[in-house]
Amino acid sequence: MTTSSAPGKVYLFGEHAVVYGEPAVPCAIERRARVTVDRRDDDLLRVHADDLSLDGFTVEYSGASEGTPDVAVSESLIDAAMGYVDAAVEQARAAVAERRDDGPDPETIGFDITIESEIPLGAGLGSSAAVTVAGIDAATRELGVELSPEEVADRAFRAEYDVQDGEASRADTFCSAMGGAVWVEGDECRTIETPDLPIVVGFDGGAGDTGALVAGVRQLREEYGFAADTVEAIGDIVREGEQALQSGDVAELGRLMNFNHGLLEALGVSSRSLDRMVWAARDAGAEGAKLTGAGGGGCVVALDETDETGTALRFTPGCEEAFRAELDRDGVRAEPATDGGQSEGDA
Ligand SMILES: Nc1ncnc2c1ncn2[C@@H]1O[C@H](COP(=O)(O)OP(=O)(O)O)[C@@H](O)[C@H]1O
Ligand SMILES: C[C@@](O)(CCOP(=O)(O)O)CC(=O)O
Ligand SMILES: [Mg+2]
Repeated sequence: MTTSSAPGKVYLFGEHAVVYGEPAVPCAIERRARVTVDRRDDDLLRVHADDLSLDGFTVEYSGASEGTPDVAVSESLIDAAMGYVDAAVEQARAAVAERRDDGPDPETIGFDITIESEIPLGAGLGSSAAVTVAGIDAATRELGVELSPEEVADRAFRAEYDVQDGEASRADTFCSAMGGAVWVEGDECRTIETPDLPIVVGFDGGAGDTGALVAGVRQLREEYGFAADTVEAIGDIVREGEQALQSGDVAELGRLMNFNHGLLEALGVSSRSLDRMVWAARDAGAEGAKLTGAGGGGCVVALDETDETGTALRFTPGCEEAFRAELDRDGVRAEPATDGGQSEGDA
């Protein structure tokens, strides 16, 4: 039995535009997904994902090869929910096959998989990347293969790319695998040194559909030259922010985040509750605030050394939760094995 964990993230700058080769700076935060993988004697896949609640129901899913999941929901919904886990297993098997020419074909090895996550789903904190990264790391190690964090990042990107029908950048998966703050621009990915940042997150309890939101921006960008210019202008903000990041100039970072939110709003990926939380943070004295991730609902990120923003957010209608998020310098890591909440005979 092997357990790995990987962090979620916030975007200081650059989401959406990063899909078109502009730079972005996601930062890993101390909220993690843990994935426990246990090799089976057969080729079946069984997934326990207790945190996976979709529109009010919770799914306990027995893997693709085992047939029907034990909930009465449409198969397409289950596919959408479990896509990242299936894709992570596929990438892990491929990575092991690439390293080995002896032993059983990895395609014929099944797993019991348990996912425990502190990262809300579809809220812009990169739960999909954290689950995919931790899943690939745990499944490869379970089969005796150690991948570098960079290799895990690359495999996890391929998984997200497949699940999101080609609408994905390397940003979330690289950040989750490496930890800390990272710079991602097309295929160029590197970690960057940053001082600790006073990150505050507000969560409206909702979620956005990453694939649909990315597709919406793509369409706008194709339809209007000024939407394409807006995407490029987001890239300019990120380039402008590099200096402020290195020097830890929080006031300048905040100004640039405010600008970035305005452009994301123009691209149609904000929402009333995200805007409300952004304004509540600004009114409370935050240096800056913006939505994080795909948008549509979910989380905003603000910078504030004081507790004012957190307090104001907690009193903002539509804000379900506000918390300070420490930068997580660790990326994917092995965890001591637990039974992942599964007991004997549960599988
Ligand atoms: N705890 C979890 N258990 C199982 N799958 C998860 C879990 N957390 C996230 N996922 C997968 O990630 C998807 C959400 O990813 P996405 O829409 O990209 O939002 P985000 O990455 O911002 O959280 C879920 O629909 C599910 O497929
Ligand atoms: C919108 C996008 O830039 C970030 C999506 O982040 P999240 O899945 O909402 O956490 C898409 C991507 O980079 O793959
Ligand atoms: Mg995601």
